[in-house]
Order: sequence, then C-alpha cells, then structure tokens
Amino acid sequence: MSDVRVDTWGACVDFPIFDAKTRSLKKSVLGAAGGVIGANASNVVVVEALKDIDLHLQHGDRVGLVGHNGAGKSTLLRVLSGIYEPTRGSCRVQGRVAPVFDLGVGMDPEISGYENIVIRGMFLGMSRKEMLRKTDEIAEFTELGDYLNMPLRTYSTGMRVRVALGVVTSIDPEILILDEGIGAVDAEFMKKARVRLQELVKRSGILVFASHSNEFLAQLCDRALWIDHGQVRMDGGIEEVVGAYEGPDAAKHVRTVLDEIAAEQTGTPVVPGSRPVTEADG
Ligand SMILES: Nc1ncnc2c1ncn2[C@@H]1O[C@H](COP(=O)(O)OP(=O)(O)OP(=O)(O)O)[C@@H](O)[C@H]1O
Repeated sequence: MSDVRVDTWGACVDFPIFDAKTRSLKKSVLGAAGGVIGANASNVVVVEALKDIDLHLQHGDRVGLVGHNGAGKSTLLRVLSGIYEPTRGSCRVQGRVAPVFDLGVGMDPEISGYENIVIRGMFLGMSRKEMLRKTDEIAEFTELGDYLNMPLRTYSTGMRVRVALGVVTSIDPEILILDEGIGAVDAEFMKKARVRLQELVKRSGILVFASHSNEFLAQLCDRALWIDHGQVRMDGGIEEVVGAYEGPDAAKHVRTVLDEIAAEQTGTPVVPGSRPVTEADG
C-alpha cells in the first residue's frame, strides 16, 4: 500500500467536437465556464479540457480540486482513474483505484438492497466474499431495515443514496477518486456518513476529491489544487487555495471547520471566532 503513486507529466485532454461549426467560433475562447474552445490542425473544433497537468501524489496525500464549472476537475479525475487517456503527455497510476463518480452507478433497480450492496462493492474492486462479510454492518448503517429485502426501485432517492454511501464508505481503496454528488441525504444521516467518509479517507492511500463544498474539502483533504480553464492555477493548503479562489470569507469558513476538526481530535471545545492572543494584540 505504501508504494501507491499517481503521476502525470504534461497531461492534456482535448475533446474534438466534430459537429460544431468552426466558422462561428473565434480562434480561442476563454469564457467564465468551460475549457478553452479552439481548433486543431485539421480545423476541427476542440475543447481543451486539461492542459499540461503535472501532478505527483504519494501515499498519504489528500488532495481537493476546486475551480469553476467546466474547469476540468472531473476530466482530471477520469484521467487518474484510467477512463481517459491523455491526448498528449502521460499518466501513470500505481495502486488499485476506486472511482466514485456517481453514487448510483452499478446499482440495479430490480434486485434487493442487500444484493445491490454486494454488487456495488464488487464494482469498486472488492471481492464477493469481502462484501458478504461487510453486509450486516452496512445494512445497520443505512437504517433501512426490511426495505433491504425489497427491490431498489421501491426506494426514494435518499434511500438509494444511503445504500450507495454505506457501500462506498465500507471499501478499502488504495487510491480513492471522489467526485461530489454525496449531498442528497437528510442532514442527520449526513452527519453519520461524514464520520464514515473521514474513516474511509484515513484508510485510503491517496485521495483526490473534486467538490464545490468547502466544508467537505476541509473535512477530507489537507491540500488543494485550483483548476482554472484546464490548468493548475494554484497548489497549496486548503485555506490558502480556497481564499485565493473564493475570497477571505470562504477561507475563514475553512479555518473554522479545520479548528473544529482539531478540537474534536484533542477534545478541546471551540469558541467561535476565538484565536490565541499574540504579542501583536498589545
Ligand atoms: N465528453 C465530453 N465531450 C466534450 N467536451 C467535454 C466532455 N467532457 C467534458 N467536456 C468539456 O471539458 C471541460 C471540462 O469539463 P469537466 O467536466 O472536467 O469540468 P468540471 O471542472 O468537472 O466542471 P463542474 O464543476 O461543472 O462539474 C468543459 O469545457 C466541458 O465542456
């Protein structure tokens, strides 16, 4: 597990759009959302989703990706998961990847919650035997009781998310690739899920997590990359990067969450807005 690694060297991803009208496009467009739109040598329109990404992650790295809509976060996660090959440059991943892009992927509406637990776990790289061992514990976490014997199609959206979250947080990944979409459950359940997510991250070798929730980023990651029009604009601590991307209020929110986590770990209560008195205070 300690030799897990993720490396990219100058990785670029271009999406050719064969049915776009070249004539109506300016040479290279930089909008508020989306990657740069350009044209390749054959005059085919391309979206430059990622450009020259150099990323080197090792065991223990917990990296959050922030950036505008269409910045390239999901594309980068797909490159790291081996779903996309870089158009130029390269990517090498050492270790077993568990990609969690959509909580519902791999779930079958016609089979029971119990059966879905096993299937979804296998989809994430676990063996059938391992999943059967974990089923009772996952069932208890979901609090769905007898519903777990009924077909998944009879569940509400939130009930499905409970099953999916239960499974996702039960696996033992070497490299965990998480893409948002984990907020569709009620607040009380989310509190419970958060603890499990934190435990999951702790036992993962590497985490890469794309999210628009600074709270989640602060809870799960200790480093952030700001992706801007397909490029890494900044690489640093969560507070610093969120501050640069979204401003001082967002950075303050991150600081509060980090203080809460530190206090939970040391057992010290947090006084809102408090900070140690320094010499500068006079
Ligand atoms: N399959 C595809 N075909 C064409 N263009 C694509 C495809 N997937 C992504 N893109 C483009 O690549 C760019 C990056 O998209 P990506 O989904 O990686 O952004 P993102 O940072 O995850 O955005 P969001 O925060 O909105 O989810 C966008 O301009 C998008 O239009």
